[in-house]
Amino acid sequence: MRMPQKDVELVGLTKRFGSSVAVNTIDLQIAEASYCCLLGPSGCGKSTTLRMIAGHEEATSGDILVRDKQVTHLPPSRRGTAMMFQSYALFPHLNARDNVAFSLQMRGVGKAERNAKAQDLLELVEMTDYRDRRPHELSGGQQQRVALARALVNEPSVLLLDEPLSALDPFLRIRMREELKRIQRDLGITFIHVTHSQDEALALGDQVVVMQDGEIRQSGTARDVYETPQNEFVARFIGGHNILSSERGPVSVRADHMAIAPADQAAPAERRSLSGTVGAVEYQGSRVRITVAEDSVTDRRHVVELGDRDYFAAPVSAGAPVNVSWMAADEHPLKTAGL
Ligand SMILES: Nc1ncnc2c1ncn2[C@@H]1O[C@H](COP(=O)(O)OP(=O)(O)OP(=O)(O)O)[C@@H](O)[C@H]1O
Repeated sequence: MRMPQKDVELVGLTKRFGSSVAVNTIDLQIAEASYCCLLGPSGCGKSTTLRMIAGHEEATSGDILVRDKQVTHLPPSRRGTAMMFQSYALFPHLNARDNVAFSLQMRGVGKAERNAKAQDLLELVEMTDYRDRRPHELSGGQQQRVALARALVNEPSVLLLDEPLSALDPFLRIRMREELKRIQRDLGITFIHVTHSQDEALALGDQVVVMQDGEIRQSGTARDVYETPQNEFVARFIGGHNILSSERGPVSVRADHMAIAPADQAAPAERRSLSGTVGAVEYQGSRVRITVAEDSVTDRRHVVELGDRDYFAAPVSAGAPVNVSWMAADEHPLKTAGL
């Protein structure tokens, strides 16, 4: 049986800027032909990690391997990686096709061959009809498709994308998100996508890597990270979880695994519960999000998410005293060490 291959491996990778540590001794393996999302708040080191893989930033120490080849000190063009930038940086005086073909021309590839290649890639990103247009004649989303085709022209093993969807409006962002996933699957190469959006990472990532303060806090499938956050930071950052105290230490419980009832209705004995006061009720269409301030602890708020039908069957309103309850089996212990 063939062993699963790694497309990228980071070993003890570190980046210091003067005395500050942007990326601190991270180890990471990314499986072949996978979609990996680096997720974390601003300043956590995700862009620096991506730039080190690309070769646009020199690692202070540690190793970067692409398909088992040591690339840590190679120039960007010899790593088998390509980067798609946040600002699409297309050449304004070239049309879409020539933008895509540009680096082939620099490498001395003949006109017929480079045009054919550019044409194939424009087809992949569904931009053939726009091949003669220059960047200023294209929308932001279309420019981005051209930039994607251009990044793919040298057939990288790994495509690196730094916040590729952040400049798009919400509707286009979701469309382009689906396109990125389709293209990654069609090409069968690895995409590493930096984002600060939890939704984006969960929607796209075969592997989701959550970073904080230059370190990896958790890496796993989207479902693993969402269902079993390992520590308080991941549970809070990924969203949709409450942090509760238990005799075992801190635990997380998903907001949609909590129930709510008026304070005069005791919770069933098999459920754990706390009493509180409803702060806000937000109607979100298919779901309703209820914030509850815990009575016995100042400034501790919890969130209960109900399906709209469940909520409207027994609505509660702001200011109401309530019981919030959950099953012990839905508690996930959190590690606190190192945080
Ligand atoms: N060229 C630089 N010189 C000095 N410090 C830098 C440099 N580039 C990044 N840093 C610092 O390194 C840390 C990590 O930055 P990085 O850009 O990797 O974070 P990020 O998670 O990508 O954030 P964002 O989402 O805001 O882009 C930050 O504290 C940042 O200020």
